Amino acid sequence: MGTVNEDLRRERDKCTFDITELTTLFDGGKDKMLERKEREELMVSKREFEQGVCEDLLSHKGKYEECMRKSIITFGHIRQMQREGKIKITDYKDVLDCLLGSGNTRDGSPLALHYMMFMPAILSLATTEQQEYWLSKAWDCKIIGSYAQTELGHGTFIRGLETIATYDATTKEFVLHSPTITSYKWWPGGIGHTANYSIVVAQLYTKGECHGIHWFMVQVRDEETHETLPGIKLGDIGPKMGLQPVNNGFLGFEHVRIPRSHMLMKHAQVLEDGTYVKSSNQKLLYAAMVFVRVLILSDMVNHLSKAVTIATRYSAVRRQTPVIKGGPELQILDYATHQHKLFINIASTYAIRIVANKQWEIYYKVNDEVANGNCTRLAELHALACCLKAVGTSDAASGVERMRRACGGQGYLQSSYLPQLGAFTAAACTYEGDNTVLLLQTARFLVKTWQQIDSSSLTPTVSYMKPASAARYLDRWENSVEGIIHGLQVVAVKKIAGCVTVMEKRVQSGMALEDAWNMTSVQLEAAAEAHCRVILVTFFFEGISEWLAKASPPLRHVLQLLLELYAVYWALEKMVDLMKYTCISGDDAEALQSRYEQLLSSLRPHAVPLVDALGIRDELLQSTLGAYDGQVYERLMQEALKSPLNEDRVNQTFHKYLKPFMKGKL
Ligand SMILES: CCC/C=C/C(=O)SCCNC(=O)CCNC(=O)[C@H](O)C(C)(C)COP(=O)([O-])OP(=O)([O-])OC[C@H]1O[C@@H](n2cnc3c(N)ncnc32)[C@H](O)[C@@H]1OP(=O)([O-])[O-]
Ligand SMILES: Cc1cc2nc3c(=O)[nH]c(=O)nc-3n(C[C@H](O)[C@H](O)[C@H](O)COP(=O)(O)OP(=O)(O)OC[C@H]3O[C@@H](n4cnc5c(N)ncnc54)[C@H](O)[C@@H]3O)c2cc1C
Repeated sequence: MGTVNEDLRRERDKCTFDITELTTLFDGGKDKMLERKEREELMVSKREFEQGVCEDLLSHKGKYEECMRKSIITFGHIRQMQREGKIKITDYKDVLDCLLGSGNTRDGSPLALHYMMFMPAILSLATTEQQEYWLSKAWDCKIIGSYAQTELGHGTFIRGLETIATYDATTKEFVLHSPTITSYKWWPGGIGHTANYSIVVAQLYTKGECHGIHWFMVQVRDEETHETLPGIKLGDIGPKMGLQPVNNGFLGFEHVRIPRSHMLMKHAQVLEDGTYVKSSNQKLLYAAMVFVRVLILSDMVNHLSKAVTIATRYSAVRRQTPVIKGGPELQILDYATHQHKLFINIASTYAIRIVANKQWEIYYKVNDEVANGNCTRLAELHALACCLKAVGTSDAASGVERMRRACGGQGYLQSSYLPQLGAFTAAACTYEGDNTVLLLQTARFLVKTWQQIDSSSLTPTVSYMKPASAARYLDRWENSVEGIIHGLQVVAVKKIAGCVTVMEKRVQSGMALEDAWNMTSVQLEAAAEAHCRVILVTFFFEGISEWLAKASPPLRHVLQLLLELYAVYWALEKMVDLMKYTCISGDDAEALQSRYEQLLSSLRPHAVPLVDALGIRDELLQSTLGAYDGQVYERLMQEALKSPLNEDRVNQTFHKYLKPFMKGKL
């Protein structure tokens, strides 16, 4: 739009560190940063990118169609890079980073599930031969896939899914059937009108016996005409809170036959004669879900980065109320309450990026071990992925909502892009496992760990539990990042131990273990969250320490402030627990509060540079409030004028309804 808003310019003039240096760290190195920039440049320079209408103004159907058009540009680009050998299926995480970070639609893509779930599920669940066949087609987008697990009747309790796959040894086929309305698949992304294949989760029956849920490749539409195949019933499930173009749909089967080779048989097999060969470890069947939960944490960085960029830049431009009578109105960024809303979310963005990267490292390490037959850390990885998905999406969703409110009324406008970010993060709290349910999975692991603490060695992410339960840990408190980590560790351990004691008492008093678990589950959920807070602050601390070793002194100072703010914020948030379980005193707590307020002031001059360093281009930010030049008022007016309601000076409803009503004729 041209000139940069004066207030924003001043913020940038005061910057004390090299923004590119921080972007480089955030992106994971110079090469990765340049790669991202090059990719984005190519993407936005496509002429087709700029054409088209504003998605926000379209109908449900219109959004789908426009986003399909735009998605083909993004996905065509990814396919081109793959054909040129620039990205490989072995770097699948990079493919997804590229896709998630640089999407050009406002509200999601009908093709997202193809990359985010269909291909990962093939990678996790298909044999080498099956992968060779299906992946090459999927990778080249010769086929487009969905992932159909959830049913109308069951989302969480997947062992209760009702879709049936019965093996017929005479024809060497599976027969898929949806026996009830509740057995209809409900929610799969892209299944409505986009995908022609889907991975379907169904109860496997062979030789008259049920072997539980298994994964099948099913063709649902003709590859040429895209007509639904016989016996398949599918459609879109209608408008949602957000993610309209994702094309979530329903899917049912009437005795649909698929070849035996279409069962994904990496872990369990059905032989030609119908003999069932069990997986060496039944939990490996759930592998695809672990991958996607790990991926979701990375995705939260994209959404939160956008939200904090929008809100921080807007807060530098927006002025409201003079603090001294007759004086200038203050930039809202100067209000401490406003800094309290913003800065923790800027810190969270950096924290989640670092933690997500660390989680990927653990994921790949454990996966390598599993591939070599060592499943020792599988339970730990599952527990880690569950709690980080739950707490990461929940922090991102509340962070985005806080950023929306930080922008006052303008944040409620679709043109700000904050409502869409809110819908993305809200959905993530539910999909791939509802957050409560996932925290209870982590709690299950923590309880078991606690019960075996004296008899077995602890895996790395819970190794703090032993020292944190020792008496010497309890009688010291230190107001430092390390001190806060120790305190949070004690809280987590005490909470887990407390849950175990309460459950044991309930069982001793005659309650069934399942009922005792259910009755204690509010505490169990909180214990899992407390454990996750330990992981988040610890990983952030370790990751920032690595960054500090590479950073120049001015940047080092800002990174230290960011880490400390994150730790102190969570210590204050969890003060009741710290007071209950550690020896923190009232004076320590007051000193922490005072330090927090100092940290807000110290970070104030760095706020705009810290979000600039996230490196989001205007074309991808797509916000009237967050553009780099800060010309918010011009953009808001420009977008308002595009409203279709402004096409007529007098809307037809005036003559039809309003005038007769005002004249008392209606
Ligand atoms: C882009 C995104 C779009 C969205 C897509 C979707 O939403 S798609 C739809 C996404 N839908 C969902 O995400 C649905 C959410 N629901 C679920 O994932 C499952 O129903 C469940 C995990 C909640 C319970 O399952 P259950 O009743 O079968 O299990 P149980 O509790 O009886 O525990 C049995 C044992 O298995 C262990 N274990 C479990 N999972 C894993 C794992 N992944 N790995 C390793 N281990 C795992 C567990 O720890 C326990 O071990 P223990 O203690 O015996 O040694
Ligand atoms: C935008 C979006 C996209 C999706 N995409 C897909 C997709 O592509 N493919 C697919 O298969 N699915 C998809 N889903 C479905 C998603 O995975 C499920 O919605 C999710 O797993 C939760 O299941 P549910 O909706 O049946 O909720 P329910 O399981 O009915 O949960 C309802 C409430 O009950 C609580 N609850 C349930 N069980 C327990 C328990 N054991 N203990 C304590 N509390 C419990 C939950 O915490 C929750 O608050 C998508 C969902 C959304 C919103």
